[in-house]
Amino acid sequence: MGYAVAPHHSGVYPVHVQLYEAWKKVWNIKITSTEEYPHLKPARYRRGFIHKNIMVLPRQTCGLFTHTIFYKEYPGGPKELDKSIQGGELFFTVVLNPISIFMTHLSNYGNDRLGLHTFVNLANFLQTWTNLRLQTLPPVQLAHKYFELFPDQKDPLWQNPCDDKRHRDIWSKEKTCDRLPKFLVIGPQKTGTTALYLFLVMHPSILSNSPSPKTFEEVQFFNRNNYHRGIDWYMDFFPVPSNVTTDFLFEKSANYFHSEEAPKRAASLVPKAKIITTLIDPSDRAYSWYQHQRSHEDPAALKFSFYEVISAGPHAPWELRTLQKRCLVPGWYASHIERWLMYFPPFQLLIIDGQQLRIDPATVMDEVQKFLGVLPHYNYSEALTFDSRKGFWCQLLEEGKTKCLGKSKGRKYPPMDPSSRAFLSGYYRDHNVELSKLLHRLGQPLPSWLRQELQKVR
Ligand SMILES: Nc1ncnc2c1ncn2[C@@H]1O[C@H](COP(=O)(O)OS(=O)(=O)O)[C@@H](OP(=O)(O)O)[C@H]1O
Repeated sequence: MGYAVAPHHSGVYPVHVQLYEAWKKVWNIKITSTEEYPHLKPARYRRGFIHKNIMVLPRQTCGLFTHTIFYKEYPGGPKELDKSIQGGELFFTVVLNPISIFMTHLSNYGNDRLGLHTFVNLANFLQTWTNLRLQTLPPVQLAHKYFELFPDQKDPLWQNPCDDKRHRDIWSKEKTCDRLPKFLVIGPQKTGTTALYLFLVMHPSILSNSPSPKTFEEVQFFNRNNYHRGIDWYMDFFPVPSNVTTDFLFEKSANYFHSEEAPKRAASLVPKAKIITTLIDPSDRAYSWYQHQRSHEDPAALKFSFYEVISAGPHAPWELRTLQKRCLVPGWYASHIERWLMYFPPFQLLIIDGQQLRIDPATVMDEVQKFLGVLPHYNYSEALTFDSRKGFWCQLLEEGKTKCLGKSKGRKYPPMDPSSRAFLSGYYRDHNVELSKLLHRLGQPLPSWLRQELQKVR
């Protein structure tokens, strides 16, 4: 039938990857169910999800457990069970859920046959007192029906298993929740995030993830499909901290900033994490991003000039429109930050002026340390030096040597042409006004580039 039930819920949620793999490989299981996602109570919030092509349906509780085998010994007396069936909790569970899934123990069908008593009476009562037409389907069809009805539930939303005692208890003894970040550097791209990353890992108490073979220092978990690999995959990128209180694990993925999914997913897994974003003039960001695409030999970026990309109209070729969107949308700063603020309180968010990070990183890093509450205080004025050959601030090594970012950061390219600059000033005007209002509301100073742009509006 392709349906499996895991003993004592273990491994279905929070997900135990090996179980899903064995189900698929050995028994070709397609469906299971759990009471635990996202949480045992209240039952009406239980949802389904699909993980590794296995459909997990939310399961309801009927009041029969291993210790409730005999009618006469039902906790609180048999009347309690009959009450639940006849208009009480069990009745409402079925009335309020379009699809109800129950699992009861074999013992409830043996002995006193309490399972049969419960469900036969429940069906009779429903048929007598409601107009509901009860239907049943085999598991595979039922699961398809479920996700047809609730397509938005297909994507799971992972939570920290240690935030819930039941989840922690049914997870695995070998696993720890200490390998999760205390803060995230979310981008946007081309605003100096790699420099920030380099400076952060210089701090003795700050530890980053290990590199990914595909996306280098970035894990890119919350924004796209890596999320579906599950939290074990994510946690494996992080070291086990030697001291959970004083060590600060973090990751930076510059695509998180404008991702629709990332704030919600991050808030679900690491709700207490601090969030750091760096902003530069969105026009400069767009231009730097375009240059980045050209040096990665993106065919559309090589084919079209910057002005053609930013000014392309609705009837422009698809490749040009796609490139334009990717180039311009991350610069809608206020909208993206508002989305993060839907899920994280303002005191967990730090907005860094990327221009200041570039010219005066030590001051910015002092601010970052204060925001994170990380100790000991690290003296970046001594640890960083301006490298005139690179034209940027770099890490100072022994004997006056420097460790700077590679060629792909701080590229040499011609300045932006005036017509593109004028076009983008207009394009980002409203977004920048919104950003100034947002910063005002948060009680944060306006970066100098934003003040200059706002002067153009007057
Ligand atoms: N110290 C230091 N060293 C090198 N580069 C620095 C530094 N501080 C800020 N910047 C600016 O960072 C820009 C690259 O930004 P990101 O690291 O966020 O780019 S990426 O999204 O990770 O590709 C990069 O953009 P480009 O100048 O367009 O290459 C730099 O201007």
